Amino acid sequence: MLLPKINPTTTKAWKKLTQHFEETRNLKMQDLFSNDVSRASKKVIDWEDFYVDYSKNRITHETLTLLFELAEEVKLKEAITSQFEGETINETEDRKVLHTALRDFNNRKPEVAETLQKMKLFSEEIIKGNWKGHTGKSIDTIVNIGIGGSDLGPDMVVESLRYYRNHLNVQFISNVDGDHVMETLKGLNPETTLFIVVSKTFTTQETLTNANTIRSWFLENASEEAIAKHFVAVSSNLEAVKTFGIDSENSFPMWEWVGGRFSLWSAVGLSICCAIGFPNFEKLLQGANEMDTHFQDTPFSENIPVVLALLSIWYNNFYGTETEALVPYSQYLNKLVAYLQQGVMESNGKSIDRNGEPINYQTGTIVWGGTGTNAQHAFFQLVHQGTKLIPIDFICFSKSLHGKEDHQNKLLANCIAQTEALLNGTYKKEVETPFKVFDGNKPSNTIVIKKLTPNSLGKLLAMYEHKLFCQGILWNIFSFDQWGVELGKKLAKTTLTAIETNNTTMINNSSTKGLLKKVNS
Ligand SMILES: O=P(O)(O)OC[C@H]1O[C@](O)(CO)[C@@H](O)[C@@H]1O
Repeated sequence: MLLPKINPTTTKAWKKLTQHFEETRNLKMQDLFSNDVSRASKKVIDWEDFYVDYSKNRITHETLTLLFELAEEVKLKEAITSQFEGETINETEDRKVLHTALRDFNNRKPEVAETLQKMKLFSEEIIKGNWKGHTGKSIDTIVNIGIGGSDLGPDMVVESLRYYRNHLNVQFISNVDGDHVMETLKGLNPETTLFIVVSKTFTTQETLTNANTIRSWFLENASEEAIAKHFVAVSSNLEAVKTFGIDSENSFPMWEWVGGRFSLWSAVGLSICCAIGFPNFEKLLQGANEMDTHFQDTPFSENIPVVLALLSIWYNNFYGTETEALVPYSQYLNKLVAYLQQGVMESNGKSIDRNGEPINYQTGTIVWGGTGTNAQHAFFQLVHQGTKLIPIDFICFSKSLHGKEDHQNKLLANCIAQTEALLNGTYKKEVETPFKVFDGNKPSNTIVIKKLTPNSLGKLLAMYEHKLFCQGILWNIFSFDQWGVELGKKLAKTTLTAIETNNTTMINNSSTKGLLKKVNS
């Protein structure tokens, strides 16, 4: 079945939610807690090593009931089935959406199994030092060249699982900014470095420019034949890879049915395999697969991604919040926000619905944030006392990896204290000056995970993938295309010609002309 095309605002549940919002908008969470001593235990999902406390939200039992009714009415369950069964739900690109198949251990597609085996062998050879560079030395440095989904996912996972890393130095080059490339190359030894060029299309300007620059830098001291020992590629465009000079032996496939921002589970994760070893990469896939099963099989009331998505709809579409913050209390997760910004905002930043009609309600939330406790000393002032309502996801781990108990206790104390401060504020307390008043009543979810492992990271990432999928279904938009990035790419080509030829006659806009004059002067 293709995706249902139901405008959520025309449903019965939406109308009831609108009325319910009017009736409950002035309720204080502080009172909801005082009036129900068991609130905290009722609004929790305790699943495997995840504990999701969503009690600190501006919701009553009825709010949840109506949100679940909304999910039923827009046929969320059927949509989930369509995705996992490989229906062509990315209609505007005529593609299936099957990143979940990359981590499905029970029904592994032959091409996935074959690619995983190739990734395993390749990464083992590199890690053991058996893969030699052109002068006979082992590889000690891996550089991933890619951008967007071909960079953010692997970079974030390699950083998040730094604790599990081996001796290899793994780096990432993404920006077309030549200073970025030259700074990175400065510290590299071409004899012991291997470059992984990752691009699904193999037409992306940034990636190809960087790959060509690096190729020329490499050839300053090596012959063409040496390329085979220092460059491999991951792409669905194997012809273009060949033209670049990388032969099929050194190419890893990608498939049309995996979107760039959901691709770290594919051969795009090759740098992850090198950094943490293939067995750990498999554990990452396993964790994601466990979340996939939870998402598919669990009733909505206990379903973590579904509940998180519905809460987000409640704030976005009824309270009119524009953003959601994400605050992981783990320095390892310092790249998570940037990664999820692509996932969430490239997917759900849409204003045309699945019927092709303009939308007259809010869609995609703006995702931002930073790691705790640092964020407390940066943007938390605004969250506590500013005029905007900002729902937050707090993420923390019960156990630290290095076992520094004193630090861990302080880290967790800060995380949990923040959720309480946001909830309670100084409600019903005597405060001597208005400047020290905290209204509280600020919503948050707290996601407590036992320990940061490849498995739990896999679950966490899949949780957010499924959350954004549900949001897209509820908003009646197509989450798996990204036409909104094309216009800028096209215009950049004309603008580049104007810069290279120092000729602005083909430029129509007067501001653009002025800017070009300035940069070319
Ligand atoms: O892997 P490619 O084809 O180089 O694309 C990189 C990124 O560019 C985008 O298409 C957006 O410009 C992303 O969706 C994608 O992850």
